[in-house]
Amino acid sequence: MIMGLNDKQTTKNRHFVQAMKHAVVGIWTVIRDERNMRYHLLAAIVAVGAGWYFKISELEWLMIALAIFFVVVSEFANTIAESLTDLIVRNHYDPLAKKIKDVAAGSVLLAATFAVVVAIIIFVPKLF
Ligand SMILES: Nc1ncnc2c1ncn2[C@@H]1O[C@H](COP(=O)(O)OP(=O)(O)OP(=O)(O)O)[C@@H](O)[C@H]1O
Repeated sequence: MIMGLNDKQTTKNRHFVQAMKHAVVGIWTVIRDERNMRYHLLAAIVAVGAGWYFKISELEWLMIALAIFFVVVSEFANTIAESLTDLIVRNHYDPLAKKIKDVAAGSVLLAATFAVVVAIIIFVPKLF
């Protein structure tokens, strides 16, 4: 169990190491709770493997890295938006809650589309 997952701290972090531990817990929480995040990670591993296999250029690595981080950061923002919404409205239907969740999901879809386009541009010409 990663330290900090079950603590009840509500005060400011006392030092850098403590702040880092909470940040790592945050990353682990998204991987554990969000099924889509695990799919994104799997896709990232496949892309990095293909990059090695095809010996892609530095610029191509940069584009792959950008695409991966773009998707991961959008998934984090999506998780924050969903959690904040659920915290506020709980199980009540609210049109604003729907708007927030739909827009957050839309940002992940846009980022994932960008990643797929980057992958097609880089890898398809190498396959044929
Ligand atoms: N409280 C709510 N009020 C109105 N609409 C909601 C509410 N909660 C969810 N929805 C609608 O249901 C959809 C799915 O909600 P959910 O919380 O499961 O998000 P999700 O994007 O499917 O989650 P995940 O990213 O984990 O797959 C939202 O996109 C939204 O349209």
